[in-house]
Amino acid sequence: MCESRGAAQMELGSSWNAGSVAAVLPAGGSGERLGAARPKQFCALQGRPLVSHTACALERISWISDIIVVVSLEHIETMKSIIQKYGHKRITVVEGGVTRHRSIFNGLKIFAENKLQKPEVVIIHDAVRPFVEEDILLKVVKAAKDHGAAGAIRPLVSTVIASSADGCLDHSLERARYRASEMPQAFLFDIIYQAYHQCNDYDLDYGTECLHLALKYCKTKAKLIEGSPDLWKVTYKRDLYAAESIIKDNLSQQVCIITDMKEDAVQVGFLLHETLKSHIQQVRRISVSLYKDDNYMQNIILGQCFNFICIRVNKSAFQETQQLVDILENANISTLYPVVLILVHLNVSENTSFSSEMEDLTRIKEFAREVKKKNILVYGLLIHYNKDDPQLQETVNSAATIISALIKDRNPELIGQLLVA
Ligand SMILES: Nc1ccn([C@@H]2O[C@H](COP(=O)(O)OP(=O)(O)OP(=O)(O)O)[C@@H](O)[C@H]2O)c(=O)n1
Ligand SMILES: O=C(CO)[C@H](O)[C@H](O)COP(=O)(O)O
Repeated sequence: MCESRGAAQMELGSSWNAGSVAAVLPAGGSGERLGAARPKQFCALQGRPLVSHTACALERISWISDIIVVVSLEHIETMKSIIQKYGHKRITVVEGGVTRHRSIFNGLKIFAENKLQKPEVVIIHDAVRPFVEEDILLKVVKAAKDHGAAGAIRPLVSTVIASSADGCLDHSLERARYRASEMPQAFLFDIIYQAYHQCNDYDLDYGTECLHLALKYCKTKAKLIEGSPDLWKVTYKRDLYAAESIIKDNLSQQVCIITDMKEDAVQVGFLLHETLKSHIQQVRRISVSLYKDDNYMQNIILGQCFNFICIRVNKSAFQETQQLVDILENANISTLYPVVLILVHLNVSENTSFSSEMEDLTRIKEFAREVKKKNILVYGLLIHYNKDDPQLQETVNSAATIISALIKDRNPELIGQLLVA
């Protein structure tokens, strides 16, 4: 389900075989600081558990062979059902421990005990850091190959201070000399496994830094690599809101305008395309007579577009819209994220009665309610169209603003509404 993107095997060198890199995602915590009813890794972002977003980020990288997700005993079944529902591949679920280090150690044991092929390099990445990209993973893996261990770092946001027993300042660290240790980290498997194998209960119960274990027990000095700001860890409730808006922002970067072949629809499609370009990064436009079996449609869906605007003159074009919904459903794209579908009706007649618009509103509401079950959010937009109207561009501007707001908000409460540009 999570598409495999361009592999970076070339950069890793020709000796790099499948099975050389695996990943362990610790997801066995309780999320106390976030304080939700369930551990934060199972909280939904755009309808899908956080752990699934992180798993996808690793899974779409073809040079990572196995992905171990470590969860507490009581969440093993939940994790298995997430794997099934979202079609995850290459994931093995392992039972966690009472601390993060113990969970990671359990994940590594799967390889040491030959239950899965032992990798040369293992990535460790918190399941609650969903925005990890291929470039940083590649950098830590390559550095781990050369240095034995590597990890992403970020500049400190606040100064670190130590307090004395009376609660007063003891000393403060010079901020510019220190860094925040983030994830991902990568290790030669034998080094990190040996480190975990040798470390004591105190390390396992109170330690928070895997790189430190490699240094302490294997004398391996990790290479530190500057990471992007997106590597932060979801820790508090506000982080869930932030993560949700980053996901929405990413989803709203691409839109596809589909028109039928009628002149008015094509013309409005062209104007909207030009106007939307200043709101949305990538706007594509296609004109098709019938949706089904259309190559364009398939290409766009494979391009991971999650927003569609259908412009039609004929109000009763529900059958065609249904065809589009079927294509989206068959391509499984709404399994991963909600898809926004905006049905634009061009009102070309001056004499449309209020009652006929009300009739339309009722139909669109029923339709929207039905397809919401497939994770497709349908909205209606009415444009009064007259190609000679001097106000036409203004109307198109207003339509573009509404469309852009609907796409960016992805508000499920507004489905089925018929807005007027
Ligand atoms: N016994 C544990 C504790 C933590 N983790 C995982 O380690 C990552 C980073 O830990 P943290 O953010 O501290 O998560 P929690 O321990 O769940 O959070 P909190 O400390 O607020 O309870 C998370 O993916 C978490 O699920 C784990 O696998 N096993
Ligand atoms: O900080 C870290 C660097 O190794 C770890 O990534 C980890 O996220 C720490 O988790 P915790 O919040 O449990 O200390």
